[in-house]
Formats: sequence, structure tokens, C-alpha cells
Amino acid sequence: MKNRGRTKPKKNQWADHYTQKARDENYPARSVYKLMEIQKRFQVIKKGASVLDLGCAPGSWLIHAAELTGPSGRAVGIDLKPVDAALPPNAIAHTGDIFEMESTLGEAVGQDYDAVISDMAPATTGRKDIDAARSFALCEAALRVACGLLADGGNFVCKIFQGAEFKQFENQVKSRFTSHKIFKPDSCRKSSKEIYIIGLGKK
Ligand SMILES: C[S@@+](CC[C@H](N)C(=O)[O-])C[C@H]1O[C@@H](n2cnc3c(N)ncnc32)[C@H](O)[C@@H]1O
Repeated sequence: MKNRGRTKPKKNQWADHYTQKARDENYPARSVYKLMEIQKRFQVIKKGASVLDLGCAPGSWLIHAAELTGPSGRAVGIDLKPVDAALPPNAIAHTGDIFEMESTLGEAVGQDYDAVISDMAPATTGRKDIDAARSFALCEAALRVACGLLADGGNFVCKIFQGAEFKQFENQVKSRFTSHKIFKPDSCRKSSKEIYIIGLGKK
């Protein structure tokens, strides 16, 4: 069928806009705009803070977290994949699996973080129940890390694929933080099941 006058199909407009914007602004992934929206709404990262970024590749949250903390703060990332992007001097990326590293992570990256942010996502299978269960397992690992390595009063951001386990995870976050919020940034694909749980003020 002919494309009558439209230069691009509508369904690709979201990807085109944020992908191009990330390219123009020198971020390795468009996901940076999700962190920007979260930060604008909840101010999870303060100037001078130390931030632990779980699932940091290809590096856009890590770079932006380092920008938000400024040179007096630091951003430390962990991912299964190495980060190839050039990082600011106050950011560093480690390669590894959170499930294998979580019990000894404090020895490798230090403790008393002001914010733990997790954008970790499993490789998707197309089966929504399986993908949500795997996302939940990553979220529980992220929360264990946050509870172990956050300073009192620290903040937590965690991506989760909505599914049967969502409420259970929300309750876990609720019990460990003074307040919690559920937030879907406008820059998320509308069709995506991902959503962010934000824990403010670790108890
Ligand atoms: C959506 S990407 C993160 C994008 C990143 N926030 C950015 O802005 O560049 C999700 C990441 O989670 C990572 N990940 C998935 N399972 C992991 C695990 N078990 N341990 C560490 N990282 C994991 C993936 O390798 C992937 O790079």
C-alpha cells in the first residue's frame, strides 16, 4: 500500500524523536530522558551525591547521573556488558552480573550511597509473564543491593515490567522507604510494560 504523503510511519515517531535527540545531545541511549523526567519530578540525585547505577550499559544514565552530582560527587555503574561510551572523570563502570556480585558488591564499590538507580531489564522472550518474572527477580536483587549500600535517607529508583509480581515488589519498597511513588515517564514507549518505582528516604 502507498504511503500517502506521510514521510514516516506514525509508530516510529517515538523512536525517531528520542533516538535522534540522544544522538544530538551525545548520550549513548534515549533512556536518558526517562532519568531526566524522574529527576525533574522527584530530585532523587543531589549535587555532590554518590550514585550506584545498576544495569548501566550503554551508559546514558551513568553519564547523566555524573552530570547531576557534579565533580564533587561520583557515579558507579554495573552491567553484564562493558560500557564503551566515554565517561566523565567522576564516573566508572564495572562489568558483572548483579546476581553474582550482590553479596560482595560493597567491597568492590563501597557503601553509603545517596542513590541507587536500576534500569536493569532482562533479555525479553515475548512471553509477558516470563519477562515480568525475570524483571521482578532483577528488581529484588536491586532492592537488596539498595538496602545494603544506601545511606539512611538515600533514594532508590527501579524499573519493573508490570506483571503479577508488581504489587509484591511495591510493598517491599514501601516497607523500606519513608515514601514511595510509581511513575511512568512520557519518554517510555506507550506500549511498554515498564514502569518505575521510586523509594524516597531509606529507613
Ligand atoms: C535498558 S538497559 C539500561 C540502559 C541504561 N540505563 C542507559 O541509560 O544506558 C538494561 C541493562 O540491564 C542490564 N542487565 C540485565 N541483567 C543484568 C544483570 N543480571 N546484571 C547486571 N546488568 C544486567 C543489561 O545488560 C542492559 O544493559
